[in-house]
Amino acid sequence: MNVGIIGAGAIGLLLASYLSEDHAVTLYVRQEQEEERPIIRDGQASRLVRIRKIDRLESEDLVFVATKSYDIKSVIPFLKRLACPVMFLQNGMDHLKWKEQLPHVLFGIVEHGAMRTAPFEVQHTGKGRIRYGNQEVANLSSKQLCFELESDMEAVLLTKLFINVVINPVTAYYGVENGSLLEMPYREEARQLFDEMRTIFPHHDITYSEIERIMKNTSKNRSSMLRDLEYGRRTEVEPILGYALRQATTATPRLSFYYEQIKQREGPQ
Ligand SMILES: NC(=O)C1=CN([C@@H]2O[C@H](COP(=O)(O)OP(=O)(O)OC[C@H]3O[C@@H](n4cnc5c(N)ncnc54)[C@H](OP(=O)(O)O)[C@@H]3O)[C@@H](O)[C@H]2O)C=CC1
Ligand SMILES: CC(C)(CO)C(=O)C(=O)O
Repeated sequence: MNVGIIGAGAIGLLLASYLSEDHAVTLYVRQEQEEERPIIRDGQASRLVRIRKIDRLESEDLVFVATKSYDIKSVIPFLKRLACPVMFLQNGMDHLKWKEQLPHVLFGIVEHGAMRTAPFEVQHTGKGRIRYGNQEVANLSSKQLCFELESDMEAVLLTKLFINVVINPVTAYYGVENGSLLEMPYREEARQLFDEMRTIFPHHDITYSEIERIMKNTSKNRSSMLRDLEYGRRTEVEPILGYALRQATTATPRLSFYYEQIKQREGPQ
């Protein structure tokens, strides 16, 4: 297949490095750049990947959007020119709205952890799956990168929203690793956020122990929101907490508190 990936950040590089083993990959970046080069993943060079500036985006068999949620709007004009399927990979829920504007949209949830360590270099920090819907893409999975088709992708996205709403702001505000939320006093804070999420989405099928399992499995992780604050970057608080707050019809004081706090502390927009 011909695969396009927009964004040479952590997730874009991770996908490019694995997918280049079986597919012809083009990585679309912001800068003027035209070359063929490997991606360095955990110190090992991948097969060659084409690098192109985003304004040269053209139809591929599949295009992934691997920017942060708040940067999607900068790529929409280029995506509108395409006739091929486009898969969004962001955390949060704000990006669901883009499906109204594009003909052929899929959504994916990345369970891997990745960190860009230098231009075109990435560390694969946690292994998982990429769960996606709303339509099957044949021949995407390989031995090292597993894609799983989901029948109810909106439910999968909402479960990920619960996880990010409960874990990210508390870890970011207190500067602690995910595993700390299993202990007091953070456990109480996290639990309150979960309870407020339940009032907003009362019909969503999720238990607190599912979220505790993620806290255990990622206990040594510093959440993406915490890392964004530590590096003085903009966070994804808007598509995560902001989205949840916009759905609320009753008071959700803990969600509002964390939303305000993260907004005050995050880097420039
Ligand atoms: N990293 C992780 O472990 C995980 C991340 N995710 C989600 O995946 C998404 C991407 O995260 P991540 O890879 O960490 O983010 P990064 O910030 O590492 O990468 C985003 C990349 O998008 C690029 N970009 C932004 N706008 C454009 C544009 N107009 N054209 C081309 N490239 C553009 C940025 O370019 P530039 O470098 O020039 O700024 C940057 O390289 C987020 O929504 C995140 O929540 C989900 C699960 C795990
Ligand atoms: C699952 C979790 C909380 C892992 O750190 C995550 O998705 C994030 O940090 O954004």
